[in-house]
Amino acid sequence: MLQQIYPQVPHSYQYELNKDMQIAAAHYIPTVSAGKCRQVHGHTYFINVTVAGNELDDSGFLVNFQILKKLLHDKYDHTVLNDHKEVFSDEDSNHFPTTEVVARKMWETIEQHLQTLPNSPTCLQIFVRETPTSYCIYRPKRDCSKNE
Ligand SMILES: Nc1nc2c(c(=O)[nH]1)N=C([C@H](O)[C@H](O)COP(=O)(O)OP(=O)(O)OP(=O)(O)O)CN2
Ligand SMILES: [Zn+2]
Repeated sequence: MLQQIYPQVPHSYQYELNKDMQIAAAHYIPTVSAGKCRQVHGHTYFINVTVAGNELDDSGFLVNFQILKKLLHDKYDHTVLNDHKEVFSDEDSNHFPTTEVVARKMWETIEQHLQTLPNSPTCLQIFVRETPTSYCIYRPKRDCSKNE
């Protein structure tokens, strides 16, 4: 499963890395319109993080794969996503732990870290598979003035 090929992001960066990880987590979507998904239930999320850039760091890394895993897997594995109140909210649909929002929040976490790195990599895409039949991709809006 973790050897899946993911949808590609067209870009002109010289380096692109991808990190896969699995996160076992529970969640619920706190609205009647979510139907059965309003009940607490669990998934094994399959996550793929795509990072790109033109410069490597002193270790020859674009970004350390282990840091990417730490930022997402170590934070969310075997937790209830809704319990992360600093990330998700039961009050505002833009912050419910839907596949779409999970992907966006993960992108924000990764990109925030990447912006602290001197070699300036960037996160092009976060792929989140929630079930065998459901996945979402979050990509930031592109700044056409940048050399991407
Ligand atoms: N756009 C979204 N739709 C749904 C989300 C979501 O996050 N974004 N989430 C759910 C549920 O949480 C559920 O976990 C996933 O739903 P679904 O794909 O329907 O899962 P099934 O395993 O039942 O899918 P089948 O293909 O019917 O087996 C619902 N919708
Ligand atoms: Zn679900």
